[in-house]
Amino acid sequence: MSLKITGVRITPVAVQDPPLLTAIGVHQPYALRSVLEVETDAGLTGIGEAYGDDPTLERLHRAAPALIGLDVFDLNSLHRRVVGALGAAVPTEVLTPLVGAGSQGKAVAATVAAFEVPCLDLQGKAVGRPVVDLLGGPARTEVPFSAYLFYRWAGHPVAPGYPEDDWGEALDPDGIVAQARRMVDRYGFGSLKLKGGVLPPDQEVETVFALREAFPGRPLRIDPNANWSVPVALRVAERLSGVLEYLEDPVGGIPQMAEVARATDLPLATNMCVTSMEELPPGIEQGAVRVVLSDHHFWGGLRATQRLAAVCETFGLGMSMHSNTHLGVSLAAMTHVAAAIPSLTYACDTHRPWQREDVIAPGELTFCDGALAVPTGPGLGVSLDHEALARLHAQYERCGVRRRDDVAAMRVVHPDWTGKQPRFS
Ligand SMILES: O=C([O-])C(=O)C[C@H](O)[C@@H](O)C(=O)[O-]
Ligand SMILES: [Mg+2]
Repeated sequence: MSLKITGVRITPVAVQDPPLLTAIGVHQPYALRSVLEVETDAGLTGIGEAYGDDPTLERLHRAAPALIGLDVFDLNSLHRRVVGALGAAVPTEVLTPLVGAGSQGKAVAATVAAFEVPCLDLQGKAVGRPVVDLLGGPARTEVPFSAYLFYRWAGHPVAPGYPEDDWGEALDPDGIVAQARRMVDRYGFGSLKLKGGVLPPDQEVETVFALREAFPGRPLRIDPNANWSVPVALRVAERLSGVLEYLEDPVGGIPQMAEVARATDLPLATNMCVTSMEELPPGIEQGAVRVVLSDHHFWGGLRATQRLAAVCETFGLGMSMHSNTHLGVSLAAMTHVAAAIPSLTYACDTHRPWQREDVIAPGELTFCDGALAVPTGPGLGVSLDHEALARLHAQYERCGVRRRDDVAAMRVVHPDWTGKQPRFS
């Protein structure tokens, strides 16, 4: 059966995003994604999802024409064609510094990933099997996710008239415990991750203690996104030793992470200092991390994520999964690859509970006891809601946001804000 690419549609969308506070600022009122539809001569269409900021769109549009005529089973050629189309002058800008530094390798990996997922969706649709089967079959039939807790404001000061959600403000331990309670009651999450680097570190430690008291026995994590100096990280690590399952990116850079790692028994995890194949050897040699947070969007796709898993297993590293704001197509892809990796034993991150809008059909991918059942339909096993896609594309056209910029969003409230890291030293 012929299954050659005849067309690629890339549709940027904007989804409402709450005012979640981060190490460098605050989320803008809209988060950007792009939805990929890859058409074939067999009449089948494969779907995928990527970031929707301008540099990502430029890379996707550069690569797309080179994919016409590609057999969707020929993923090695996909890689070659993307490398050729992007050329040496590829824009290397990353979505946000919160996912580490950009490089040419990462720009290529992210672009390959964006097109690999629709190709796998197409392969699955063609043979009538779910993507997880194309990746070697399920090591588990359900994938656990963690509650992703954020300090946050109730509403966006930047956008008058913007529809507030009903989560309210969370700026202290009680607020975060209440947020966690709601996440646990509604979705059944087992593990709890606090996005830190926002308040003075000792206040964040108090929040972790409050979570431990309110949810005894549940795995806890905190992620200050490299907003602490080494001395601050060491002090916090001492206070939280035995309390966390892992400490995520307390400081920035492989040497600094290694310095902290040498002085604590807490496992350090990262989605900032080891985010590409080039960064694995120095990260491993220097002992910077014990857990790598994979993310197929920037590690090069679902098969590259499996290669990462093999390296992690070889060197005795654990594996977890990172997420940025995403929609259901990405969530489906994450779920398939997480299910296919036996060593991915930590609950995966997801921002999904914060999203009120989506491009997949309502009711698809529902958390039950903190986990998602691996879709069993052909391909990714989720379908696009084309009306929602058109509505969210119109929102993209209207909203004017074209890049993620937490620093600029924070400046609306604090005009002198720089977002410079580390903020706590
Ligand atoms: O684990 C992480 O570092 C992230 O998920 C980074 C993200 O950018 C997250 O902090 C966010 O979206 O605000
Ligand atoms: Mg992180």
